[in-house]
Amino acid sequence: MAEASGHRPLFSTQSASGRTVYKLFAGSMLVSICLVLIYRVSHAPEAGESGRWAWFGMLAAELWFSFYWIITQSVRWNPVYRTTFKDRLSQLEEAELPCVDIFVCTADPVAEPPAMVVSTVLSLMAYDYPPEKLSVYLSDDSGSELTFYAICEAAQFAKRWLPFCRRHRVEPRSPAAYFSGSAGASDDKEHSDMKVGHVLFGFICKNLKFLSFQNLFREMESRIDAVSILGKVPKEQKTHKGFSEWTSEMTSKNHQPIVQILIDSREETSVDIDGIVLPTLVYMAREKRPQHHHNFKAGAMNALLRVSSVISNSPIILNADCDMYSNNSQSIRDALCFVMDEQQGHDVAFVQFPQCYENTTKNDLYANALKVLFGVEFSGLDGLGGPLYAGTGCFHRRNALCGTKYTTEYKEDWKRRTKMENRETVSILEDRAKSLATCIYELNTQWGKEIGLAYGCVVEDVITGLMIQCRGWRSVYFNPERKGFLGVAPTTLPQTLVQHKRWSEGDLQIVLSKYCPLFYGHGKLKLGHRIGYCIYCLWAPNSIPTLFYLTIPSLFLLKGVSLFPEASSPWFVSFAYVAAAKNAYSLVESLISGDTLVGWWNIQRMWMLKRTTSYLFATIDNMLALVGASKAGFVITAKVAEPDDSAKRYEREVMEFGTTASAGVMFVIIGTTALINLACLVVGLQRAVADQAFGGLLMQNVICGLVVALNLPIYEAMFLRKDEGRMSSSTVFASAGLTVLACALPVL
Ligand SMILES: O=c1ccn([C@@H]2O[C@H](COP(=O)(O)OP(=O)(O)O[C@H]3O[C@H](CO)[C@@H](O)[C@H](O)[C@H]3O)[C@@H](O)[C@H]2O)c(=O)[nH]1
Ligand SMILES: [Mn+2]
Repeated sequence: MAEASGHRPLFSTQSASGRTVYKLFAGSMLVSICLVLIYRVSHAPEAGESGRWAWFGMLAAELWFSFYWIITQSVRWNPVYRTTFKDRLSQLEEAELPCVDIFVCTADPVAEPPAMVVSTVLSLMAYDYPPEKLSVYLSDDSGSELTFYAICEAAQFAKRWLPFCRRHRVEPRSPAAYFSGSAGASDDKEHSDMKVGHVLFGFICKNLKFLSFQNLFREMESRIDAVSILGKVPKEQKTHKGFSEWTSEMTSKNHQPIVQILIDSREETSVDIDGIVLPTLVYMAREKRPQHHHNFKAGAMNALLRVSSVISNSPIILNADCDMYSNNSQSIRDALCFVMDEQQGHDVAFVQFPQCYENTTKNDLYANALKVLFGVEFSGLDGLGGPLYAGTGCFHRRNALCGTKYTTEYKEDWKRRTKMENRETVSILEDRAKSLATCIYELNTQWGKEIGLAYGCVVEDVITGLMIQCRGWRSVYFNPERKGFLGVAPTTLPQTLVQHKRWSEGDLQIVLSKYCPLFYGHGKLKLGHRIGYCIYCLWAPNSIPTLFYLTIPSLFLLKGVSLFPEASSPWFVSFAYVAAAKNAYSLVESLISGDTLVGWWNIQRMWMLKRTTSYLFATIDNMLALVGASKAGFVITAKVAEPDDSAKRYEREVMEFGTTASAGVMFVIIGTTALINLACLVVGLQRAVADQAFGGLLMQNVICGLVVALNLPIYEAMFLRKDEGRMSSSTVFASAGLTVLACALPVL
């Protein structure tokens, strides 16, 4: 229809197939869930009978799980998938394409090695997009001269890297990723139609070029690493005037604002070795003072928004974390297809790409890949009004991010900002930008409230996305075959647990604040959309019913008290159906999304571990925060594998517990639940064999058995392993002590 009217859409939307079958399945689940609840209510033990309080506890847990299952249906009702038509975009004059600003955040040169940051920055500078329209901004929250040194190196290397990428159509355009292993595989199809001899000649030439280029890159990398190891930049390497900003008194938490324009694409000398203009490149370290709270990444992003507004002020902003490089040189064009579509693009505030990781293991040991979340759930949210803003791999409309409300009259004037129009000198621009990156600039303003990213929440991304959508905008989820961005996932158990604590804590914080999606979004977002948000916002409270379900049925098995219907009772069928169908469906969904069978099993284990530790602590911290006794902080995830053999164990998919103090209590909980179930299973099975009867306690035996099976790597880490990554003996003792206590509790 649109095409008939002369409008050629830049993207299309398809609904998922098989929804009727799914809805029938969900209906059958709902009926069984109701039967389970009816059974619980109608068969409760009488006052004075054993197991009465546990029975009501089970009822409460099952009510919660039922409620939670229902909210997860919102995103499964009508997922949509998007396709872009970039060729139609290219039919526009190149001159008509808008400028794009790219924001990269880094915060710690130890957890986030400058060499990694440099490869990310280079991958973003090398987008297949007119370079004079690109400006890359690096925010360095550590204010470290090591990072500044690295970015100076990047500015030099870009002069060769960008032409190399163009000539050989390199993918991915992160040099580190390109030169590691799979490199060279996907580039350079230009020789394909030449004669064999030519091909061979071309091949040899290309590989020589490849090798010499690789050396060039490795040399740069080792210079950066050497400086990082040294911890300071040697005098003779401080060739850039910007180094004068660093004095001996400066620390990462106490310094003046620094803005350095390393490449100014307006200047004639800012060209690569082919004479083609380079993208603008800016380093920023906003002012930090101990007496001013810096608001973590949200603060950095807001400073970037202001600093960039005086330099390039592009209407489109790409936000990437320093640990996520661009894996697809076409992503800018993809994103523009959504916002520039003449009929459906006006109200699109942001285009979110999935977070994918290059370092997850084959069976995704720590369940970091979140393939179902990005393969199914985000598409479901897209069908409801748009995915969450996930912090990285996201293209924003500047106006929407800066607080503009969407109205039907809103229309972006793309022609207005198609080139950098600024005529000021670099030093004037830098001075002006610095004055916008001070601590006091935001005092008594709407920054962090209505303008820019929101403050006060450790998942600044989710809450900001919600606020944008509540201002009338929509978002779009785009998940192309060739992933737009690839990042670094945590590689040890404590890191994963700490990351998920931050996420679930922040998400729960949103529900408990005035921004609770259900109420705050009322009248602005569809009901399904608001419920969809709650899936993540209510991750944390799952902890308590899960802990209950993991321990109480097993402990009652130990005492020989049944909490489920007899195997011969018709009620048993509804319990069995809910459990089996839920897991079978989750397995299918996981496999379709690209997980392996073992991967699915690992995901189940990680759900269990996250729920009993990260989510529990997130819940407790939120409760403490409500009474004013705690404040959430942002613990940065380390992007470097710990030394020794930890990396090797990760490759072999052996879980890493190690001696991290921060996760000590978490491990005691993990150890205790594992041991309780082991003890209860042994006794339960013994009794069943002795009595020659499974019926009454079958369900409890099965639950206990499955928990033990999920925990096999935990027992190994407690008792069998000798390596550094095993559970420490103090944790094992503490868990064993608590297990004995739990099993001996007289109240049961
Ligand atoms: O004070 C800070 C803390 C962090 N960061 C940056 O924030 C990004 C994300 O930090 P990371 O430790 O990698 O956390 P992740 O859990 O991997 O990040 C996810 O979750 C965060 C919210 O918890 C979002 O901000 C991120 O965009 C999202 O990728 C990194 O680039 C950091 O450099 C800052 O700039 N300043
Ligand atoms: Mn990260």
